[in-house]
Amino acid sequence: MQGFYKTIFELQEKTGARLYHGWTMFFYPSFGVCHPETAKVLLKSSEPKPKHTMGGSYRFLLPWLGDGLLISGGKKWERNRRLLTPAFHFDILRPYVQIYNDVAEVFLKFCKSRQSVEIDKLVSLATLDTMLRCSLSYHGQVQELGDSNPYVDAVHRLVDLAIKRMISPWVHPDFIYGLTANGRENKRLTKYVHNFADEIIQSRRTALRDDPDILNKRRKDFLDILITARDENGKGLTAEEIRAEVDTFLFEGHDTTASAICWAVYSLGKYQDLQEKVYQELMQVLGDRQKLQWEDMSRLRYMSMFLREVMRMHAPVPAIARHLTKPLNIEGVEIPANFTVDIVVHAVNHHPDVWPDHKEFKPERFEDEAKLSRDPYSYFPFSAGSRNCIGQNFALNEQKVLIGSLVKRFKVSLVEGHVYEEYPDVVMRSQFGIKINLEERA
Ligand code: HEM
Repeated sequence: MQGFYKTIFELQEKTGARLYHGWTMFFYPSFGVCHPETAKVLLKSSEPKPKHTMGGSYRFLLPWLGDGLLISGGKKWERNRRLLTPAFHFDILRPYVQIYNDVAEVFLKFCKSRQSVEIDKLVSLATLDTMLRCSLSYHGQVQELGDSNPYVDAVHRLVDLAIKRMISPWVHPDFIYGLTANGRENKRLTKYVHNFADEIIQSRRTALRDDPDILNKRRKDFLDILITARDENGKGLTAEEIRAEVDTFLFEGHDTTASAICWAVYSLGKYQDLQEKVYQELMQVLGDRQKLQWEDMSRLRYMSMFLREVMRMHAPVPAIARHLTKPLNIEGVEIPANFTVDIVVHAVNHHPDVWPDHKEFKPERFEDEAKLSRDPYSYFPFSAGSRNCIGQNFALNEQKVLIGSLVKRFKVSLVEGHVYEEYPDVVMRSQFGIKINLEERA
């Protein structure tokens, strides 16, 4: 995959390419867009995700995630998006800041001064812990036990198995995959995580039925909202739909945010002067307080710019895709129906037409004035249009609290001699891990 992005970057530099023709997994012909003008055509269209096509990678997530918001389409997606939108209202997100702080407190226990730490796994556990606490109010010592917690292990394995299958075209046909050891493991783990969620959902339904007033007495989590949501006909989500949404949040909300945080920590280490700016602003916003609060989120203006630039340099979701149900003309090229078109977020973020010095890390690109003069489709780490990320404010706040907690306590630096290399798959990972040195601040 690194080779794929390198080729596109070179093509963009040399020819200003906005659209290219390629092969998904070497087997399936595909097109890709890598410029705001071409990406916009697809992002504004209502073309669905390629969930049933042979090369469409979303298909491999279906057994686990079901027809949740990420994968579903048409009327079902429209209705469920409407039902789920209140789950991301500011009133619901506000108390989550306390949860992000609780998670960060546990995270910091694993960060020791004067030692080099490989943070990828720690951050991934922290973001999974956050998602489990916020969606199911599940407190299973996720960070302390790591993969010794069977549910955490199952979620991590399912992600690994889906990625392995995406890059192994010979196991794309379902009947072949079902015969392999990975296929059987996938089936067993999917059943396990479904049962796990079903039990929690069932017992919560009972609790809400027995005492509907319970929601006025405690903080609402995503599950409360999913169970109590009703459409205009008074109809709610089925048990299977609720499970699909919970699993979708866990999948879509944990590795993505972990990727953004890991590359943010790397950037703090690499650009010491900018780390100092992040720290100074943080201390000013905190004043005498130890922990960030909801009201602080919008005050951390420099940190917001810093995090946005991190997501431009290292797109947490490097590419997404759409399936054409009818022919589409992009830049004079008629792409036939039934083709998959990749929207290469990482390449748009580095297109020289929009970002002339794209290899340079400059948070000030996201200062209000600069932002306003740019095409809104030139930067969309959370996608854009109607299928944009429903969890983007959640993710940005979570990043701020975890990064803020780390920077408040430690000075971060990179480890000399360690190779920091992007490894793009479903999310932007690092090939050799993000290793950092930590030094307790006086
Ligand atoms: C830095 C963190 C995140 C990034 C970069 C990110 C990015 C994205 C992107 C690019 C999409 C579009 C996917 C596509 O078109 O195939 C998306 C969709 C989605 N994201 Fe996120 N995401 C993040 C965090 C989260 C979180 C924390 C949640 C849940 C709490 C979440 C839930 C979703 C859902 C449910 C969708 C599908 C929305 C729809 O189609 O209606 N994401 N995200």
